[in-house]
Amino acid sequence: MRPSQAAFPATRFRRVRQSDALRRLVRENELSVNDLIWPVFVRDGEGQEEPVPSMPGVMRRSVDLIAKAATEAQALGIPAICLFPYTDPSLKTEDCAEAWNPDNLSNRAIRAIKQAAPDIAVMTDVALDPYNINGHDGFVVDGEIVNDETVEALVKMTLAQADAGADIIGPSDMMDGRIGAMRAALEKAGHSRVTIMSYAAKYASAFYGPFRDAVGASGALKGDKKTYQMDPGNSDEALRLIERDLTEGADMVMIKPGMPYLDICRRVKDTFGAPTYAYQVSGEYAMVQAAAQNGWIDGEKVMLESLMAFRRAGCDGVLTYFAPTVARILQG
Ligand SMILES: NCC(=O)CCC(=O)O
Repeated sequence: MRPSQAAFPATRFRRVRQSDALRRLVRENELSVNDLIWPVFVRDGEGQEEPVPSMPGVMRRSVDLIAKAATEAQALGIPAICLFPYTDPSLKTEDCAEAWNPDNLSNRAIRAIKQAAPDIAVMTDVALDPYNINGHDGFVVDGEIVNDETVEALVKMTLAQADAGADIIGPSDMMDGRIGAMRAALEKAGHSRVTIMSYAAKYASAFYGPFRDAVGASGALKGDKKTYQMDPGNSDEALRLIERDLTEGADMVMIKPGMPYLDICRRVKDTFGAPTYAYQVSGEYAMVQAAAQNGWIDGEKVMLESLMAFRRAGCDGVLTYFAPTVARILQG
């Protein structure tokens, strides 16, 4: 597109900005409740709700209260909720067997949500880090994060989640070949309706810090995730990964983190036109909340502006811890 316009004063850009009515009329992008996916943290127990200190306003909730939160999210019109477990350290092992336990925290939460709020889509996380004694997304053998053995475990985890009723499988592990393996296993097991939102372009980012506190993984992680997550300097590689995951059977693709990687979102949407999502991660959320708490920014306005940026960059939706707050504002 090459916009053309007459010279000043025939063209005055301020004409269409002069009133709220005209501004609304020429607005190119809208933020709607339909664009929101709400990531939530699950803990054990009953009637338990505890704040995550590095993410003001975010809670870890027991399964019963997650089901209640999902019911509220459904009433607000939020289309999807995404589960992350805070796993008891005693359940973290080298073989990560808790990851595919049909009765693990996540799988119990899926079932509870499907019963309490059947119309909200339930998204899961597929990676071994919540269950791994060394905090990595894959098995560690002699200091190396091994790929193919990890993919086999991720497939077992995926099937357990699908059996529990998950609507959207969210592989966040960044192993090679996992989307094809998961898709084939889902088809074979009769789960052909289960969708996959691939964390296709996930960067090795410092913006995940508060999340690791929230799921209790900060202390566990030995080393870093640079051998499987992407180098922040790369952009073409993101397109290759997205294409790979789409051709292996991903229904939707995700870029993560969000705001520092809006250029990637735009390239991905323009290149593939596939359903594209960004994850506004914990560090992005924490920065907004911290500055707002200090009175340095207007938190609500910055939140809405940051979410509009994802729409402008071509995203069809965004995973955001702000989801219920935004939904309430959008509902007016
Ligand atoms: N798989 C989820 C993450 O790795 C982190 C998300 C966040 O920082 O919010």
